[in-house]
Amino acid sequence: MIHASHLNLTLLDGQQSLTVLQDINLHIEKGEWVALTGANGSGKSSLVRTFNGLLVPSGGSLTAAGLDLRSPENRSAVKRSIQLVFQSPEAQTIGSTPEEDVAFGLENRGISREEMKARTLNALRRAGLGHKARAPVSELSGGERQRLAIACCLALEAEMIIFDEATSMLDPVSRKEIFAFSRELWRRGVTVLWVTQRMEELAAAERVAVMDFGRLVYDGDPRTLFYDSGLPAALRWEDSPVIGIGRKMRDSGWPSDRLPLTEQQLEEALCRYS
Ligand SMILES: Nc1ncnc2c1ncn2[C@@H]1O[C@H](COP(=O)(O)OP(=O)(O)OP(=O)(O)O)[C@@H](O)[C@H]1O
Repeated sequence: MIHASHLNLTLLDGQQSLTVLQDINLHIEKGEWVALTGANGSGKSSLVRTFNGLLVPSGGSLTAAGLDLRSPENRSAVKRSIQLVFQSPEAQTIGSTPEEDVAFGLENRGISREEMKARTLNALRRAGLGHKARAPVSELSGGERQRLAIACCLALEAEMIIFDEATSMLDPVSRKEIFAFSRELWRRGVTVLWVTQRMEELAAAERVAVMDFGRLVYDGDPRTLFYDSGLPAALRWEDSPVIGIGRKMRDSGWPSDRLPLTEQQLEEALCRYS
């Protein structure tokens, strides 16, 4: 789905050019669910924006959905099949109702009025917003607005959805709902790239990629990242109490493939032990 080799990105910051991405090698296959993390300013958003053609790489090669993103025509095509859901729910709505907003994305796509309407309502229903199709967007909650952004992706039949810290402005309940929805979409065949700083979301990922100062410094499973890579200490991540307890468990012989990453996993491990 995404194949980045020796990818570089340089942007202009006033008069100066700034190297934002350096020598990135990352391959995401169709059907994967991958988490991307890293400190503020490490280059996560810039990287995902290159993946859907919003930013143009300065060097290296990048293909997305089988298309070479060095060509401008390909970048427009990729913007349809690889969709981004951004952090701010307010920043991504155009229409005054959810129905209008989803339909707007389908305009100029050579789709008949009837099909547009059917696809819009179907996407809103799948995103749990069928009952709010004609409600004013201004009255939607943050979580509902993110669902609306996802409905837009579904209506466009996106092959891949990139969630760029899409739950960071939501309350815990909405955050869990949107996260669970991304997992459901993945089970139904959508490739997902989930940008996050949250431990419980990294723990749930099959694969985690870590950015630091524009470089990809880790690509692997979350347990190895937190227990064996030494990276969290090198990157000065705050140590989670669960990992601290997990290290003691390991020292006393706990199987390394069952070391806890989250409070829930720790609780389960302790219940089994007692
Ligand atoms: N349009 C731009 N022009 C110039 N510099 C930029 C631009 N966009 C991002 N940068 C710079 O590129 C670097 C990486 O920023 P980016 O937003 O990709 O990081 P991030 O990891 O997503 O950060 P955050 O978690 O805060 O969103 C930063 O130093 C940022 O200031």
